[in-house]
Amino acid sequence: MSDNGLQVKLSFTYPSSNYSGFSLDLDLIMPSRGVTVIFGESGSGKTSLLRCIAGLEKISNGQVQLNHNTWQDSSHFVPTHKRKLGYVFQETSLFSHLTVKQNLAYAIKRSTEKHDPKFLQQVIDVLAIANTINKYPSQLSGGERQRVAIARALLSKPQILLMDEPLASLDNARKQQILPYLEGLHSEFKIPIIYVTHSIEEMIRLADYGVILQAGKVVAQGNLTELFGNIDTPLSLNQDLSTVLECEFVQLDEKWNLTQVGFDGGLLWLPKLNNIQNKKVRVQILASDVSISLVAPEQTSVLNILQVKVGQVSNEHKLGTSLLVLYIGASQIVASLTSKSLSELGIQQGDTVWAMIKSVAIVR
Ligand SMILES: Nc1ncnc2c1ncn2[C@@H]1O[C@H](COP(=O)(O)OP(=O)(O)OP(=O)(O)O)[C@@H](O)[C@H]1O
Repeated sequence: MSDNGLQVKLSFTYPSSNYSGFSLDLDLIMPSRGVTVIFGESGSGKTSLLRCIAGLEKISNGQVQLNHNTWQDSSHFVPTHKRKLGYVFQETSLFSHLTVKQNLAYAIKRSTEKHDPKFLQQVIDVLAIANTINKYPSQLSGGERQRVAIARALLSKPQILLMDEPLASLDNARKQQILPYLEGLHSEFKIPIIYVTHSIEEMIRLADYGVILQAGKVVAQGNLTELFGNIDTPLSLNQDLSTVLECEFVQLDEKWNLTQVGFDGGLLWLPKLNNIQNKKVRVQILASDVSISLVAPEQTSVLNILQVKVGQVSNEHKLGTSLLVLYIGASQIVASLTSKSLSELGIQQGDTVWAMIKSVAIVR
């Protein structure tokens, strides 16, 4: 039987004695591989959802099922310690009186599977914690502590890893250090990861699939190109809109220090990048970095110019600014322009225009 991912169909309300009245009401299937990011504003129910999946809260209706194993439905409830899951919290919960080695040994002992020294070494290598092994948690940096906490969760051999804002307590420099390790997790360990965050940056870097929660309900879900290419996605509310594209390495231009990558709609030049030959990369294009020309631009300094078809037009998305969805191949790019330019150029849905992309950033 093939894995069918994590299926969560639930209604849940905090007991009225807690005065919250907050409810979750959702029906979701999350992929059995890769990182699913649950994104939403503070109070949207992200942690509550993880707690329901983990069995730390009992749902009142529905079911939680991982790869055909039912963890909860109307007739039974599997307690948290019998669900094969790893849970990494915002603040680490390492045992302070044990060394890193002893903390890891504790997780190995708890696992029902036979100890595999090769797996232990793989986890230590991927998370780069070899030099912390004989230290106590109080002797580690915040980033090291979180990496050890992730290692400990993995060593219990979970079938799913739940991560609740694991970077929230770290400063930006530490976040930047730890993100590459998190990116490595889904390719090294073939288990689904459910990752809660309210950081767009973390979502863009880590997600293979995204779910957006608002007030306890799912308001959008899909891969990042779908989520970011849709200007109605509530992601756009408080931030600069952008497009995320999955690309492949095409060539290096040593003379001009540039790298060319391709996506299913065309080619893009980026500043020269090392170590991406023959690799997949994910790039981000801010909507404000895309301008429009009605004719093929000539004699311009912009390197990335793509012929596109105008899709949805959102007039006055924000005061004075309008948005366009531009179709190219199977992808779409979002552009923001002043409503004045939109009106003066007379751009309409269905027009063929040229998108001039001023800047393309690599995100992973
Ligand atoms: N134990 C509880 N009892 C009653 N209400 C609760 C409890 N825990 C959370 N809530 C309420 O449920 C709502 C959702 O909280 P939750 O922690 O799931 O949100 P979140 O999206 O994870 O937020 P954040 O990003 O701030 O962590 C909030 O309104 C919160 O006050």
